Formats: sequence, C-alpha cells, structure tokens
Amino acid sequence: MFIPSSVQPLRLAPSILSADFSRLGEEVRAIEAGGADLVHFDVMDNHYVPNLTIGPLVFQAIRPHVGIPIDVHLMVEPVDALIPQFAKAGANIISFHPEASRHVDRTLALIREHGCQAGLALNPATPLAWLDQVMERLDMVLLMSVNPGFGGQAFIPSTLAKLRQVRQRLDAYADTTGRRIWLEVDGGVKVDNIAAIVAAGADTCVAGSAVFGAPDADGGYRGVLRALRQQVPQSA
Ligand SMILES: O=C(CO)[C@@H](O)[C@H](O)COP(=O)(O)O
Repeated sequence: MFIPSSVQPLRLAPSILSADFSRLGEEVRAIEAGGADLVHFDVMDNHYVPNLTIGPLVFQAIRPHVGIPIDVHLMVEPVDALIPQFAKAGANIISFHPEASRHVDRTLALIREHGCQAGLALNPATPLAWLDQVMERLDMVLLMSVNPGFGGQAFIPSTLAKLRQVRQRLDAYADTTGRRIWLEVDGGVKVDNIAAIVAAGADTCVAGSAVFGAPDADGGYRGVLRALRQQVPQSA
C-alpha cells in the first residue's frame, strides 16, 4: 500500500555548503535558532566529486555551536577512514555513496559500530538495486536530486518518480519490520518545489542555497525555514 510520506513530520536540513564559511559558527547557530531540524555537512574530496570542501577539523570546530543533530554527507572515496573521525567529533548521521566503497555492507556496519545512524546516498543515475541487500543496515536513504559536487544546481525532475519508488520500498519494509528508514532528498530544493518533493515521498529535505540565499533582515533564517515548512501544511 502506498502511504504518502507527508503523513510523517518533515525534517529540514540546511546544507552549510552555501553558508558564509568565514563565520560558520554563527551560521549554524542561526539555522538552529531559525527552526532547522538537522545541519547537513557536505564533505567533498576533489576525487569522488570535482569539488573540495571541509573535513573533520572544521566539523569539530562547529560541533559545540550546534545542539541539533548533524547529518554528514561524505562525497569522498575511499570513505571508511573518515567514519571514526566524524563519529568521534560528534556526527549523528553519516551517509556515503555506494560507488565510493569497496564493501558497502561493511561501511554501513562501521558507521553503526561507531554509534551513528547510517545512510546510503544515491546519485540521479545510481540504480535502486543498491538498496536490496542492505535495508537492515540503513537508517536513511539520501536521494540526490542533482549530481553531487556543487550547491545551487537545478532539481532534476526525474527524481520525483525515483522518490516514489523508494517511498514504496521503505513503506513496504516498514510494514513488514516495523522499522522506519528516513528518506532524504538533496539538491535544488526550493520553496516552489518542496511540496511536490514531500508528496512524492521525502520526509527530510536538504536545502542549501534556498536557505542561505534568503536571510532575514537580521541575518537569521527563520523566515525561509518557515516558508519551506508552510508549503507542507501537515508538517508545519
Ligand atoms: O550535496 C550537495 C551537492 O553535492 C547538496 O547538499 C547541496 O549543497 C545542496 O545545495 P542546494 O542545491 O540546495 O543549493
């Protein structure tokens, strides 16, 4: 039976990739004060993706400024060596891409062994078959709605159909096991498309440029986070 995810509470996860890196501590405090549910921390290595961002040292520096969970998205290859470092620094959720791990099952187990929730990130062209054998190891599926590497890209429309397929799989899994796996969408999420994204099955939305590109007059983010939530009235 298809159960729209909109019956679940919506979680908003601003991606700090679009934040002002010269004042990251203030920026993460501002998104938490504005009502964000998670902080999304993008790690890029100029190898798995053609961009280079921040790693465990910067994570460690901002962790004391944040009370809400931090969702670490590893766009790196190989991945395993970074997992203990982010876990030790206080990560709550760690996601990685299956193409970047020699042993996906082992990497998922490693994340949980270090006390974090485990996510598998699927690019627009990555088949859903990657999920088949590892459902019991997953706490979250991170569905990319842009090709990873950069903020500010346009949402790829075919993601909506893929989202519906993942939602069906996760709901079927929840029906048989009683265990719910989060479904996060990442890339090009805006005020004008979040309703369709949630209706298609997302319960967690990453938004980078939409949030950090629309500060309130006082530099906060309450207005844009409220506007995103208001598009999904049952979650507001
Ligand atoms: O992981 C990525 C990009 O690779 C994302 O988290 C982006 O940072 C989201 O940014 P917007 O598309 O919302 O600007």
